[in-house]
Amino acid sequence: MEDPSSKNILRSSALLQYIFETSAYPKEHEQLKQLREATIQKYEKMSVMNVAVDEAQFLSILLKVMNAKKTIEIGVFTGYSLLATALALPPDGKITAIDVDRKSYEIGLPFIQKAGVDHKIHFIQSDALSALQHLVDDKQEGSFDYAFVDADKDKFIKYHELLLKLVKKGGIIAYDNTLWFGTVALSESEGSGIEDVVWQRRKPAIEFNNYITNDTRVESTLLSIGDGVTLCRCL
Ligand SMILES: C[S@@+](CC[C@H](N)C(=O)[O-])C[C@H]1O[C@@H](n2cnc3c(N)ncnc32)[C@H](O)[C@@H]1O
Repeated sequence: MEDPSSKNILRSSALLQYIFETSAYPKEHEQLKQLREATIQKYEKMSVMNVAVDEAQFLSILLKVMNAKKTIEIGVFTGYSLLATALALPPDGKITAIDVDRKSYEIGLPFIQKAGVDHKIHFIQSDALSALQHLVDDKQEGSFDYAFVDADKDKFIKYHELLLKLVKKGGIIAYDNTLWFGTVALSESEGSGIEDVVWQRRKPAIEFNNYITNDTRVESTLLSIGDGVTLCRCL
């Protein structure tokens, strides 16, 4: 890996800079920019948790093409992907946004409010598995158009099983970080020099990718944007 501190899968920093400076940043919504900058100021290195700007723009176009109205977000942090989703949904769109941590969400909330889309968000402070199970118990099966999953990677398979109940046929489930800093392509012996916290999560990412490849209930593709995004279309 050339730059383990970079969560973007594109290994040419010149090309990455080109994409960001000529395409992504010029079209970034002002409140997304301010939220991103506030996150960097508050969280410094941890701000890498926000999804990449070009990835958010791609998902935003996808949501509009789909005419998505009712969505789920698992893993909010300061809300970069959440605000991008809220901006992409129609005025009566609704996002059920789940995170165990409310404090980070509150850092991003003023920018979501300034963008005028906070009315679309129902934030639930909870462990995602129990919140999803609650939606199933609440008879919301098959009612969501789209889900974006960006929380604890070792639970992706469990999230997938619950989301298959909640997202309608033809709907999309998007999973973030499925190339996990590029480590999924490395062998067991190539981990030296990679931070423990990164290396430990490589295995669940590989297991999840294999699980999706063998899952005949979804059509899927693994995109090399951001840190890798897997799109599943529910059949
Ligand atoms: C990578 S960040 C999400 C970044 C966000 N999508 C963005 O673009 O800013 C992951 C988030 O998942 C949350 N999280 C981790 N485990 C969770 C769980 N079991 N249930 C709910 N949220 C969880 C963390 O609190 C953290 O805010």
